[in-house]
Amino acid sequence: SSLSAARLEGKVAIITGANTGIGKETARDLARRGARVIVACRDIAKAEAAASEIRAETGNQQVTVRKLDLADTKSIREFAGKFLAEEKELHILINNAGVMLCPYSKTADGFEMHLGVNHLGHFLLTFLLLERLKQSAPSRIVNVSSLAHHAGRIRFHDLHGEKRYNRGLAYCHSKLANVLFTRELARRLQGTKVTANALHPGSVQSELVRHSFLMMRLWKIFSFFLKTPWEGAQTSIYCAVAEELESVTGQYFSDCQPAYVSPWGRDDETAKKLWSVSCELLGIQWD
Ligand SMILES: NC(=O)c1ccc[n+]([C@@H]2O[C@H](COP(=O)([O-])OP(=O)(O)OC[C@H]3O[C@@H](n4cnc5c(N)ncnc54)[C@H](O)[C@@H]3O)[C@@H](O)[C@H]2O)c1
Repeated sequence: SSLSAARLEGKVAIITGANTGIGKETARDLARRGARVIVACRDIAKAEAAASEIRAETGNQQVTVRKLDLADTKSIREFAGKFLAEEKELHILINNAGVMLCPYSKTADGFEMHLGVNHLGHFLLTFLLLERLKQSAPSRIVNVSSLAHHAGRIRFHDLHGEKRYNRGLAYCHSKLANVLFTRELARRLQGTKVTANALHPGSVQSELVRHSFLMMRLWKIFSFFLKTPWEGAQTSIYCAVAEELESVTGQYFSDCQPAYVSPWGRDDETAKKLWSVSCELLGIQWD
């Protein structure tokens, strides 16, 4: 297929949370295709180990690690500032990092952890890098969401779960936010050569469920039925690389095919409101 042949020499890609799981396999694939890959991670030591493994295996020396903690807007700004100073171009941004089932906690800026890392952190990162994506167009933004978005709602009256908190639902809400962000972003990028798509990677063996003893057990027992991280990375790779998606935007994929989005994920009014509320929370003006 066109995907297996596609090469990325001269292309620059950022992948968040690429030291483990789906992100690491995505980084490995893009490196194999010749891209310059920035592994954007919280844990530098783990990320260096992953990057050196990928460099050794693919022979691509252009795989570098940069510190990024999505639970801290200061770290996000520092990451973006350094990147923009060092790199002239950015062709692929894969917003992959994520947390799930966290006990109630807040980011450095006081955002509920799932919303803060999975949505607001990536929202700010994308905002800071968008000019460079436009200058390097054609370019792509890929947001790793989840089937779990179907159970999500945007609870504007209690965004940070202060009145009611359920860690499973908090994850679902943040993944719905990924879908709505993608939708509104794609709408705003109409007429540019920057696309934005979201996806569900499948149910994948990984440590995403690390905060729940029960889920860790279930994931182990049913691991035979789960995708391997490599299989789980295929839809991210498809969205980032496939030639036939060059001008496809605002879509949601699963198993490398368009997939069903929940009614809440197709609501333009909610998407717009989430956009302005996110800007307010982050203290940015993005219009
Ligand atoms: N595994 C699944 O079954 C599944 C299903 C649907 C969606 N997803 C999504 O796929 C994506 C990748 O998950 P995975 O399964 O590879 O899990 P994983 O836990 O292996 O990877 C998540 C990555 O995000 C990073 N991360 C977490 N908090 C961060 C922070 N504050 N700053 C920077 N990085 C941070 C982690 O360090 C890790 O590298 C997530 O967005 C997840 O929601 C996974």
